[in-house]
Amino acid sequence: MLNISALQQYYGASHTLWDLELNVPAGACVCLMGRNGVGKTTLLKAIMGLLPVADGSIQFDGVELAKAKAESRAEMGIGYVPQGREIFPLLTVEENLKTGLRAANKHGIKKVPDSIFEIFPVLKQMLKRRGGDLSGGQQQQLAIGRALVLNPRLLILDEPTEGIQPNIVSEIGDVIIRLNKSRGVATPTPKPETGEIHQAIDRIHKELGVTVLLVEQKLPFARKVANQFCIMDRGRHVAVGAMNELADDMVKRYLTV
Ligand SMILES: Nc1ncnc2c1ncn2[C@@H]1O[C@H](COP(=O)(O)OP(=O)(O)OP(=O)(O)O)[C@@H](O)[C@H]1O
Repeated sequence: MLNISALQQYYGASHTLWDLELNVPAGACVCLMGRNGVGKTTLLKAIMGLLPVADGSIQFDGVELAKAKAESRAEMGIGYVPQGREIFPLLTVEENLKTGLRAANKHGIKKVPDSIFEIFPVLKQMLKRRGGDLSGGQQQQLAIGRALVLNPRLLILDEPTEGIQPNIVSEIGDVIIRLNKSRGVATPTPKPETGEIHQAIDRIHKELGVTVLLVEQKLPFARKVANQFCIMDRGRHVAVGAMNELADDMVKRYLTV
């Protein structure tokens, strides 16, 4: 489905992507892995046409994208959720979702598909709420929901749970649980928002049949949801394979901080 070969990218004089190869077969969920600063976001932006590439090929279903306009991706069925959930904070949830309809219109999609609300019920409950008033996790659900509006065949996600802090929630939760326990009161454990997002991505891949390319640093989730991995190091792909072949020595060498 997506085939990248010999890709070279520069930020000014700084050579960032070197001879990069990546294949995402239809139906797969591929996890792009690597330490901070190795070029994962740069690669996703290059795929989306948000950064110029110096050389190489990015083919989607055999069509060359490397020099095509950024808008062509949505029309071809590629959805993208950038790092940092770029939703419109002053627009309502409904209005945010409808911004995704512009590209979808060309495919005859006139209304937000119900499948989005099945995956993210909270968006239905909060249709009239302003995007900026949602929690971090809910904003991420909105960002993914908006990308799904155009019924993409390939969904690209850049660190979907980054900055959504289950730790803070659960740390506060832990204190409350311990306090309550000491008083003999049971407390329901707060549900981490990251878990909901991980679950939703798994459903999008498995139930909606969307091919997924994602950057994910959380190894347990990457192992669970993805069936293939591509590890990058200093702008190059250094290891690819089936997720069940991701060995501990690779994790130690390329992923452990
Ligand atoms: N706009 C830019 N101009 C110049 N250099 C940049 C720019 N954006 C990123 N870089 C550099 O390019 C390299 C790759 O960055 P990139 O953000 O793609 O890495 P990453 O693997 O996605 O890291 P992270 O996990 O921290 O997001 C880094 O050395 C970074 O400093």
